[in-house]
Amino acid sequence: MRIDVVSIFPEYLAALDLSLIGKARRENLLDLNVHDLRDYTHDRHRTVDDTPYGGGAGMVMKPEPWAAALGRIATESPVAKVSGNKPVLIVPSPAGAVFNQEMAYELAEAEHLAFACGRYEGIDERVIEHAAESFDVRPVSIGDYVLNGGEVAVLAMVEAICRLIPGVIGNPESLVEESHSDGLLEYPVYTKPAAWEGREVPEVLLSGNHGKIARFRRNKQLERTAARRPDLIVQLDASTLNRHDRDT
Ligand SMILES: COc1cccc(COC(=O)c2cn[nH]c2)c1
Repeated sequence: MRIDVVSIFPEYLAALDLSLIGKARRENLLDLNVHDLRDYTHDRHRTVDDTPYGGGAGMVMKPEPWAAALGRIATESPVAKVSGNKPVLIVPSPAGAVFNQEMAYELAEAEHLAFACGRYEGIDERVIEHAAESFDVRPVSIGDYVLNGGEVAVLAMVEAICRLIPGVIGNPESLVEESHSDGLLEYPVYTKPAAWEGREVPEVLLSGNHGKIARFRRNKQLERTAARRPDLIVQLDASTLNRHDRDT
């Protein structure tokens, strides 16, 4: 997979050189390129913003630098033009569709992803309209709150997406039983010592009875999801909710 990120703070993305994502880049599982938007300006002050038409507080990101940066990324895209496919352009924004594990799985299949990191009050809307000629443009939110820019959202989404790419994390087994993989939150986990601060690990987990352990874990998932994310419960299908392994 190729990923391009455009930002006025490219150093914010340095975290993507670390850990498993960094390793995937070094192993050429991931071709990740970070671009400084100011490299696509031509004035002495490398200006990327200006005052908003219609008035209001703050500044808006100018269209010309964005069009130049995104134009270069589209030109270099490995996504075959002939196939009519377009690279996906994700614009982190409080006004976007909410990112979730399902979207992470979908985007992990893409050949080429680009991310546009907005700052200030946002990017001139004509950039988004113009980019649609070369990209499948997706405004995406990582939650109902406002950040100062898209970089933190890009770090979160790149990690969530790229860990699903085969070979990026050592043991793909660990992708199977994690939160949201089956629509439920994950069960509580324990490790040695068996007793700590007067607190014991649940006996069933020491029993070696794998059927009972599976039932215990499933019930904990349902318990946690009902308590913390009742909104997810309504989306579950009947088979998930009505499994008859009720004994803990
Ligand atoms: C595109 O224009 C802007 C303007 C301002 C901030 C941002 C950064 O994104 C967020 O704040 C965000 C993303 N998900 N939840 C919040 C983008």
